Amino acid sequence: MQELLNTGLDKIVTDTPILNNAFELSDSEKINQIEHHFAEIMQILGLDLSDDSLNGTPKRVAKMFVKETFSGLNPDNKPEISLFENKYGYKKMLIEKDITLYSNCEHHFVPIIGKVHVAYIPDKQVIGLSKINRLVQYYAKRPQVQERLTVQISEALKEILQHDDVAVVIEADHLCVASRGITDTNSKTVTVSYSGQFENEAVKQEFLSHIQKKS
Ligand SMILES: Nc1nc2c(ncn2[C@@H]2O[C@H](COP(=O)(O)OP(=O)(O)OP(=O)(O)O)[C@@H](O)[C@H]2O)c(=O)[nH]1
Ligand SMILES: [Zn+2]
Repeated sequence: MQELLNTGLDKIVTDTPILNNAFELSDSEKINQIEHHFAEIMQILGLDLSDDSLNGTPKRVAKMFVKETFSGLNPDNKPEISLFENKYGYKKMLIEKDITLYSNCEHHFVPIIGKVHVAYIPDKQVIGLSKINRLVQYYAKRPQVQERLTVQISEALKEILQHDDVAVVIEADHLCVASRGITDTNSKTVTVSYSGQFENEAVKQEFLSHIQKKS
């Protein structure tokens, strides 16, 4: 966070911008409304909704948006996190690497596909491993920019662990860059967040050497 706080920006915004009234609709109301509007988009594109292959698409897309692709917009879907006492006295870094990332770019609503590497140095508690993957998935299942996703994962872990010794690296392909627009299929986007002990060069390098190793 420190690098960001020193940028001179007046306000750091790490939360996804969500309207206050977003929670007035139930999931099924959202699905019904999106179905209606997506059918209109398809009709404007000239698609024949009476075709048996296209007929169910508006409902299918609406369900997918609400229950899958953008499920992380609903705070009810935030994962429960299991913490365990660090009885083992393990005080070295723990790295959960190559976490599968499927997100969507908030500018074009097309996929961001990549890997997330997360590390922390346990203090009094350790976190259930799968909960790190679940946390990544929760924030990924929103319209995103990679910078915000990186900060959100880091901030959430720091809050859960009650300390700052957390690192997050994301390497991803943005299909808005690869499949349209500039159509560059080679470039990757890498974002990093190093906090607490990970700001120390030796600790950072140890973490980087682990995530660079092919497993
Ligand atoms: N910083 C940032 N930019 C992103 C991310 N995902 C997509 N973008 C960029 O968002 C920008 C949107 O720019 P615009 O000029 O409004 O959109 P556009 O006309 O579709 O731009 P092109 O993609 O260049 O065709 C593009 O440069 C995208 O590459 C992200 O995670 N972070
Ligand atoms: Zn995009």
